[in-house]
Amino acid sequence: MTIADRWLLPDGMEEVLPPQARQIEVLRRELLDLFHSWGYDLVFPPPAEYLESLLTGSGNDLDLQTFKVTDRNSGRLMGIAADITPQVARMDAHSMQRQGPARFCYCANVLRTKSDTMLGSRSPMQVGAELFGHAGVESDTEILGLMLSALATAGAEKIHLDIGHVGIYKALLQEAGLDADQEKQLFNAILHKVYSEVDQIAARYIVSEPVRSMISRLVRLSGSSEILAQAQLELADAPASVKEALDSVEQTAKIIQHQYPNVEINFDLAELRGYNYHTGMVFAAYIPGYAHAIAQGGRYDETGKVFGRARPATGFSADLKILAKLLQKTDPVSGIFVPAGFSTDEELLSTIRALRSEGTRVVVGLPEQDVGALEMGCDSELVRKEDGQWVVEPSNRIF
Ligand SMILES: N[C@@H](Cc1c[nH]c[nH+]1)C(=O)O
Repeated sequence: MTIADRWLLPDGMEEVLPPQARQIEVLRRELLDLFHSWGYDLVFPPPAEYLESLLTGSGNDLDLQTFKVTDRNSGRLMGIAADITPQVARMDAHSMQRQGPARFCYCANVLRTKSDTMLGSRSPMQVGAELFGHAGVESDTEILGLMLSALATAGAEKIHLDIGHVGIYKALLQEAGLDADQEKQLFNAILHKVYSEVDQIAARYIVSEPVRSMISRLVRLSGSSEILAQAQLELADAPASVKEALDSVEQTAKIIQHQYPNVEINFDLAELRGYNYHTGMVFAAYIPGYAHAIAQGGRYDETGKVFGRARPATGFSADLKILAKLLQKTDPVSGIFVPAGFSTDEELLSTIRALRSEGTRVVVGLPEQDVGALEMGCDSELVRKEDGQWVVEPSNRIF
């Protein structure tokens, strides 16, 4: 093994150095405080769990994304959390069992076997919020509003919001009469938005002409608000739940547009992204200059069922590291440097205490160190005057 090999980190498992680590931490505090102010209680999910509890109700995508290890204590297979949302659903259904609405937020490291994006991380720091116990426009708009406020807190100025509804596709699929394999082929073609392939698969396997043509139309229903009216017409023969879904998307979008007039909203009714647990409205936020969603979420009403309590649920998550990288302005770290050798000077010690208690960073030099204030990231230093007083002066000396 060469020295270079020893330093090599696995792809997508990155370390975070100063000053980025501090930026991430500052943003973490701001976001958790924001969630707290909206009534969301902080939870810490375990980093690993038995595989069954981690993956129940979540679908194949999450299974593939999960690192698996054998627990030497029990001999059972454990998974390292790849997504916090199902863990919080378990907490709500099993551990908390609150009556009425329950709101939780979190920030935790997750690991993924594969990154979602080409050069992306496999160790995101997932931050998010989940709202349980209510199904409808009010909870959808609350979560969307919280996501947009979180992005604004992180410094996003121009946000583009994509809204979809997986319930529409699911309702049409029920009418389509496909077997599991055909369903998978269709799902993949829609997920990757290869329209011609969707048409071919529909023509090959779906007997009912109206269902076939509605599926072909559905994948093309993306754009600004006028596509909702178009969808109402083109999907008029679909089950009643499709009309309800379209109505709820329209209402939610109206409220959000009213509350956040600067957000640009688009609709994509064939958006199936996610970990298969979503059941209703889904959404993703984008900012200019970055091709991937910076936050995403949606409704997942069935997840709690396997833990003994089906509860309506909606939520969103984001990768804190990406938010900090793309949005946070770099705040140069500054501080006050104190020369070495005065550790018994009472006057100095109380000055340092006072400065630190108001949040100022004070770095005390160590004997014989050959770098000075500027190299220690301090733009000023404490200087002892003849009368024994310590005063803060700009630092311009490099030792
Ligand atoms: N956990 C989902 C987003 C989400 C949160 N709650 C509901 N959905 C994701 O990372 O894509």
